[in-house]
Parts: sequence; C-alpha cells; structure tokens
Amino acid sequence: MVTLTKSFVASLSRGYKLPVFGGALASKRFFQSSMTNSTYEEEKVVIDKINATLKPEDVARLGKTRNIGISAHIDSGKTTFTERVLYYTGRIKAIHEVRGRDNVGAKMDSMDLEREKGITIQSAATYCSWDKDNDSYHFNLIDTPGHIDFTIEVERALRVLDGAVLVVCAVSGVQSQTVTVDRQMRRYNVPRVTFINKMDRMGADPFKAIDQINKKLKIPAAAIQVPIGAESELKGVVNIIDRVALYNEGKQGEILRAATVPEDLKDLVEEKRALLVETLADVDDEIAELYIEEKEPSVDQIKAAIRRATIARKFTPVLMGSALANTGIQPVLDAVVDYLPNPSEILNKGLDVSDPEIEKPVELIPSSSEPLVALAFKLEDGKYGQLTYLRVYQGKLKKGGYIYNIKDKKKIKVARLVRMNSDEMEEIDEINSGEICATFGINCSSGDTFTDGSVEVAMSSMFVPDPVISLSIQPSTKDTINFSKAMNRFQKEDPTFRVKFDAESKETVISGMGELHLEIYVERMKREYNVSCTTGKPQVAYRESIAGSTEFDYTHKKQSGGAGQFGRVIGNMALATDGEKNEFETQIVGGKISDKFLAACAKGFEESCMKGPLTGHKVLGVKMLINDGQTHVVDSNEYAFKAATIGAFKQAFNNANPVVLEPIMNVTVTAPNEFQGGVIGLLNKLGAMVNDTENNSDDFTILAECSLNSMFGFATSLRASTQGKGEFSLEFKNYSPCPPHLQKQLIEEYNKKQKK
Ligand SMILES: Nc1nc2c(ncn2[C@@H]2O[C@H](COP(=O)(O)OP(=O)(O)OP(=O)(O)O)[C@@H](O)[C@H]2O)c(=O)[nH]1
Repeated sequence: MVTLTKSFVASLSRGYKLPVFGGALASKRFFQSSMTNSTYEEEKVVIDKINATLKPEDVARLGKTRNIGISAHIDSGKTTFTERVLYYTGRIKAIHEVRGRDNVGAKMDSMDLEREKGITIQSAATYCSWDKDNDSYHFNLIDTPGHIDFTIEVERALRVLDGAVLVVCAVSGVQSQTVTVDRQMRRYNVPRVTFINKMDRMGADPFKAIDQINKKLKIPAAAIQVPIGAESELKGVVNIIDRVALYNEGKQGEILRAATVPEDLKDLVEEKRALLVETLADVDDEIAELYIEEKEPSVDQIKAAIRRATIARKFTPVLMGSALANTGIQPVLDAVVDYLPNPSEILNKGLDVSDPEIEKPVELIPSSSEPLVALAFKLEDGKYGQLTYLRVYQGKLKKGGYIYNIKDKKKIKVARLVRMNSDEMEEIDEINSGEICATFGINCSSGDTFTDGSVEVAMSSMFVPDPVISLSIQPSTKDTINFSKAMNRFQKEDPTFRVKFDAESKETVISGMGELHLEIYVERMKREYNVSCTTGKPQVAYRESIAGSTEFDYTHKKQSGGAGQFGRVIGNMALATDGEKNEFETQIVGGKISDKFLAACAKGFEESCMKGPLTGHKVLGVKMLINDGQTHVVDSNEYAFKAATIGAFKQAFNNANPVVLEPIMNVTVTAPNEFQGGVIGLLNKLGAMVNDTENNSDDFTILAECSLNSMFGFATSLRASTQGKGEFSLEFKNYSPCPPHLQKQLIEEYNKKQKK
C-alpha cells in the first residue's frame, strides 16, 4: 500500500479549508486579507483611527446604514420573516406567503422555481427604510438561501454584509445548518442578533433554543424579550430591558401597542433580565464592574453593553416571535439599529495588487471622498441584461461615471444605477461608501472588484475552488442554442459551476459543489430555458499526486526523414512545497537549453498537470525541476522540448509512487438520541472517521470525516435510519489518497476508456 508522508497530507489540507458547497469568495488569499484572526479590540484600534479621518457627513450617513443578512437553517422562516420586514418598512403593500394560496409567492423568492418549491435558491438584495427615535435608517437586506448546496450564496452575502439576523426555529432549535451558517458567520466576522421564530407552533421553547445557542454555537446568548402567551395564543413580547409589553395588533400585526408588563410575567421578566445582565457581565467589562459592586446597570448601560458585545462578536441578543403570525418583527428591526454595526464599525480590508508578486492587505476607508473600491458580489440575468450587485466599500459610484475592473483594467461606463427590491428596481444617481446597489450593462463575473482607476485594490483574489462533483449532461431536444445560453449564464453567475466539453466522450460535463447544486441547474434549464436534459451518474473530482520523488532523463527524438525533432530534459520530480499547487522550476547552466525552449518545457508541464497519467484527473502538489538537458543545433525546436517534458513528466510521475486523491468531507450529523446507534453504524459502514460526538438532552451531533465518494445517497440512508429526523451537512476538508482498491479500479476504467 502506498503511504504518504505526513507533511504531504498536511500540505494538502493546509491553508484554506473551503466549504465544498460554495466558497468561491473564500479563497486562500481572501482569507489572508479579510479574515483576520484578530480580536475586535485589535480591530477597533484601527477602526477608531480610520473613523477619526471621516467627514461629519460620512459619519452621519454611515450611522444610519445597516447591511444585514438573514441566515438560518432551511425552512426556519427567513423568507416569511423578510416578507414581514418588507411590509412593515413600507416596501410592499401586502404580505404573500411562501407556498401561499394566492399564487403570488413571497416577494424575495422571485424565481418561479423558488416560489413553487417554497425554498430560497438565490439571494436577493432589498433596500428598505426603518424609522426609529425620529431617525430614518436604511437597510440593505439580503435574504440568503438555507440549503447547504447553495452555501455559495450565503458566503457571498456574508462577505458583503456587516451584520446578520440568525433565525432559529423555536421548536427545532439549533439545527445542523444553523451550525454551518454560524461557522460561516464566524469566518467572516459577522456579528448577529438572533430571532427565535415560529413561537406560535406547538412545543415552542425559546429558552431551550437559547440554551442550545450557548452550548452548540458556543456564543454567549441571552433573551432580551419574553413571550406573551404561547402557541396559538401568542400575543406579543415583553422587552425585558425597558420592562415594556409589546402587542402586535391590526390586521397584519402592523400596530405595535406598548403596555405595562402583565402581572403573571413579572417574575419571569425579572429572572430573565437578571440572567441577561449576568451573561453580559461575562463579556463586557463595564457590566462586570457593576456586577461585582452589586450595582444594577441602567437601561442605557445595558443597551450600550449589548451593542458593544454584539459588535465585538462576543454575544448575541435573542429576540422572539412568529413571522407567520406577524408577531415580534418590528422589535427585531429596532434591534438591528440598536445592536448591529454600521459600515464604519467594521474593518474591511482589500489587497493592494499593484505588485502581483506581493499582495499587501490594505484597510478600506468608508469615506465617499476616497477612491472607489466596489465588489461585484452577485450577478443576475434580468430583463435588461446582466444585473450586477455591488457593495461599495470606499468612495462613490455615479451614474454616467467610469469604473475599472481590476482584473483586466477595462474602463466601463456606469449607465444605470439601481436599488433593488427583490425583482423590482428604483433608479438612483449615485451610491456612497458602505452601501449596496445594482447596475446594468457591466460585463463581469461574480467576485470582481471595481475601482476608479486611481488605486489597484482587489477585494478578493480571483481564485475559485475546483468543483468536486461532475455530471454529463445532454439536452433531450435539439435546442442547443438555449442550452448554451443557459450554460453561459449559470457559469457567470456562479463561479463554482463549470461546463466543459469532454472531447473523448463527446459529452458536455457540468461540475459543481454538490449533487443538489447541479440538480438545481438542470431544473432551472428546464424551467427558464425550456430545455429538458438527461444526465449521467455523478462523478467525484479526483486528483493525482505522487508519494515519492525521482530523477528523470528523457529524450524526445525523431530524426528519420523530413524535419527532425530533438529535445532532452534532465532533472527531478518531487512533492511541491505548497501542496495545493504544482511547481515548475529550471536551473540550467551554460545555456544547454535556451530560454525559448524552457518556456516550451513549462507549457509541457502545465499540460501534463491538467491530465494526470493514471486516470486523466488533474495533478496536485507536484514539483518538476529541469536542471540539465541537450539541444540539437538543427533539429531542436519548441515542440520537441514540450514533447520531451510531457514524456519526462509521465515517466517520472509513474516512478514516483503515484497516487489518486479523493475529496474528504467534514460531515456533521444531528438526529434524536434514539437513532445514535443506527447513525454511527451507518457512518462506520461508509468508512467515516468519527471525530467527536456531542450529546444533548434529546439529540446528538456527530462530527466525522468521510470521503465524498462514500457520501452519495447518504441523504436517503440517513432518512431511512432516522425516520426522516436526521440532518447532515458536508464541508470540503482536503484531498487524501483513496483506498488502493479504488485506485486500481479507477486506473482500470481509465485504461479501458483510452483503448476504446
Ligand atoms: N407556524 C409557523 N410557520 C412558519 C413561521 N414562519 C415561517 N413558517 C413556515 O415555515 C415554512 C418555511 O418558511 P420559509 O420562510 O420559506 O423558510 P426559509 O427559511 O426562507 O426557507 P428556505 O429559503 O428554503 O431556507 C413555510 O411553510 C412557512 O409558512 C412561523 O412563524 N410560524
């Protein structure tokens, strides 16, 4: 059996740990630039310095802006919640339910497919205003999808947002996807307030859910409300900080009536208020001091401490209600204003790419007078062409002005600027730093950065992770025009979705980040482009590498008749220092191979890495060094040296203990306790390695590692062994050598295909 050195395996998994279901923006370089491990206190020193340079008009404007995401486990009610937010902020005139009988569907689920299935597939950005204490606040609200396979949308949204509302179901509590979303929020340093939804359902228990947030998400959380009534008798909530009861009245809960706390809730209010102060004392120095001195903090001190601790990502205040029953939504909007940061309270960094060799992180200044830096975080194909969503981090974007795409330095005119309300739009003339808008007519990809041309700053590197799964696809009809149109559009919208034509099998192959990810595109093709397709079996994206090192001496020679060919390359092949990359190096002395021919050698190496000798999959983590060789005065040419390198690569690769690598996933499974034995049995059968098990009073969570290959059909078997109550999520961990029998089988299959 082939064994890999520890350092090699470590090098493959080192660096970035991309969520396999998404994460295009989560590139390694992006992590270095934006994902700091610094504490908020360290960031705050820089933020304060930056803010001291801002003009009063910027400070005032930013203070009234909130860029907020809404994230949760699937079906927790995000879309229903957002619909209420749009209604109460006056953006829409009526509330339509998700899967509602009125056939209109919720506003934010504007794609037909979303309306029909009642799930959110694409995120949609919406602008709305909320009045509080005689001030008007502007929210840019992003509804994010809940399903694991659309995590790319969640990740993109979190990247451009300054805070989030985490929606948790009052009955189910913290679910597997809540844990995933929480992990993403940590990764992007997003502060959050929590809303416990579905308080009208039987068995709703907000305090149990809060306990789970503390334990499972490991973030101190405390209620700032208690419910008035329960289940179908839910009437409103008590704000326990101000000790005020809030009743939702009117046809759609639009009237919020304040009243004294009901007598029967007074004890509960005091108990939960004391718990809130105690929790804050653990995370905030000012409250801690008062707590030690046994002094009661004032309402303002409590609110200020919640704001500080929430923005510092040390605490999450918990609100509760029912979106469907129109209860408790307005206080969440107040909490967004009170406790979530404005754009000047978050440290955003870009990369100075003026020198491509050294990308230096630079802090962005949310001032409208600074040079423009904006990130295209989402594309949509709308009625008027490509709609590009932008977050302006610095500077100002004007209608009629010019911007430059940092990727290709192309100058582009901004013909139209709009603010979006799901699929409707409002024309605007300019957009300032810290805001989100959309524009038409810009030909770009998701993740591109735009500037005014005076700075060379990128918000994230252009690196996009390779997909891990692929499917062959064929249109059932002859409508190839629409088929290609759809493919092009999907690829632009989603960098993790790729399309390629396999010349050998004469098939179009689509690749992506999960089974459902691809299934949705197949479905969208049918619905939006009227093209039905047949698909092949899902295939895992394997990689090839070596486990040893070797020397090579290879001559490519054709010197009989006609123009001759001669090229000889000598050197060695070993593991690359960076396991995520391949490296090519030359150390030729005495001009034995000219620079021109060495460039041809580099091309030969690149070509070889695209198609490994064992199974035709890409090569990963291999270094090739050419340090000697021979040239023929007449017969040597670029072609001959390229061919010599390809030959040498193949020979050396086969001599250096070649291995096939497969994607290993982090698997999180949650199910009620009675199914624990069955789930462990199931994971064992798949060859998964269980790393941790966490038991709660009624459910358990298992963290395991398993090859993606073994995970096909897991959804079905988990459902069967947990009576449909188990849930799981997957995240890419690293590439690791596949079992020898699988390697053998893959090589045999490949060889058979080659012979055909
Ligand atoms: N009883 C009750 N049902 C709710 C509540 N909020 C939402 N629902 C229902 O829960 C289901 C899911 O709601 P959605 O708003 O689509 O949930 P979502 O989180 O946006 O779902 P995805 O976008 O698919 O992740 C729908 O049938 C809603 O009617 C609530 O407060 N109480």
